[in-house]
Amino acid sequence: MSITVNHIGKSYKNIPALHDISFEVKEGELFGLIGPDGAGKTSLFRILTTLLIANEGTATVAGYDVVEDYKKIRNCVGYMPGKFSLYQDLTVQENLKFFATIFGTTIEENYDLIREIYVQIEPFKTRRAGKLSGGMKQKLALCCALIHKPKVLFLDEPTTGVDPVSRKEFWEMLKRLQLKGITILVSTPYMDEAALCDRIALLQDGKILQIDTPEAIVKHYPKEIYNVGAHSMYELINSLKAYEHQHSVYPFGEYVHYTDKRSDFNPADLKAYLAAKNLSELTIEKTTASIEDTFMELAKK
Ligand SMILES: Nc1ncnc2c1ncn2[C@@H]1O[C@H](COP(=O)(O)OP(=O)(O)OP(=O)(O)O)[C@@H](O)[C@H]1O
Repeated sequence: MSITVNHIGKSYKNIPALHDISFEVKEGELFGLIGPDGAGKTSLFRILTTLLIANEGTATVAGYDVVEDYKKIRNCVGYMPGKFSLYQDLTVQENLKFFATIFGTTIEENYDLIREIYVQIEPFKTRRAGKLSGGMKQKLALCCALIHKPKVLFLDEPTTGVDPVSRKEFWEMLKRLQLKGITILVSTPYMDEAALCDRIALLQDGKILQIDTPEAIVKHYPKEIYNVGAHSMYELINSLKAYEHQHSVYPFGEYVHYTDKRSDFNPADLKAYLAAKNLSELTIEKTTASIEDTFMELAKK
C-alpha cells in the first residue's frame, strides 16, 4: 500500500475537523478525496504530508509512519497545497530551481518527468510567478511538486479557480503521471472530476460517507432520478419542494434533479401537479445518477 490511514481524528481546540477516517491507497492509484469546503480535505493532506499531527489514529505514506518517519516522508512525497505555494517574486525558472535545490537535485536530473508540463510554461520562464495566469501557476506548482521525483503526489484542490480547458488538461497530465508509477492523492470540490479517479472517498463534515470506484458509487444510487425542466427554474424548484411526495429536489445544470418518495411514482402525476401550478414547457425524463446525486443523497442522511 502506498498510503494507509487508520482511524485518524483531528480537532482544532473544540472544532472537530476529521472523525475516524480510514482508507488505503494502492501503489500507482489515482485516488480522489471529494468534498465541499470545510469537509476536512486540507487537514487530512497536512497530516499525511507530516505538517500536522493527528489527535487520534495512525497513518503511513510510502511505508513510513507520518509521525516517526516524517523526514523520510518529506523526501519522497510531492505536495501541492491548495493555496498558491510558490514564491511570487521569483521567476518561473527561479522557483523551480529553488525547489530542486532544497531537495538536493537539479532541474536537469528529473527533467523527463516534468518536461511535458514545463514546456507549456517555458515561454514565460523569466516572468515572476505572481504575474502568471491561474492555469500557469498551477502548472508551475505541479512542476515544483514533481522536481524531486516523488513516489507519492498530494494535490489539494489543484483545479480550484482554474478555467475548464486548463482543468481538463491538468487531469490528462495526472493520468500520464500515474502511468509513470506515481501514486496520486488529489482533492477536489468538483464532482465531475471525481469520475476521473480510480477510486474516490466522499467526505463531509470530517467523515467519510463512502469509498469506492466512481462507477460503483453511481451504480448504488438507491432511487430513480428524473430531469425536470420548465420555463422558470425558480418557480419549478419552489413547486417541486412544496410537492408532498418529493424526496429530493436540486438544480442540476439547466434541469432540476427530482426523486420521489413513492415506489410506484408516475411522472404523469407530477406533470399534472406542476401544470396546475401554472408551469409551462414542462419536461420530465428519467436520467442516470451522477456522483453529485450520490453525494447529495448520502449527505442527507
Ligand atoms: N487552524 C485551524 N483552526 C481552527 N479550525 C480549523 C483550522 N483549520 C481548519 N479548521 C476547521 O476544520 C474544518 C476542516 O477544515 P479543512 O481546511 O481541513 O477542510 P477543507 O475540506 O480543506 O476545506 P477548505 O477547502 O475550505 O480548506 C473546518 O471546519 C475548518 O474551519
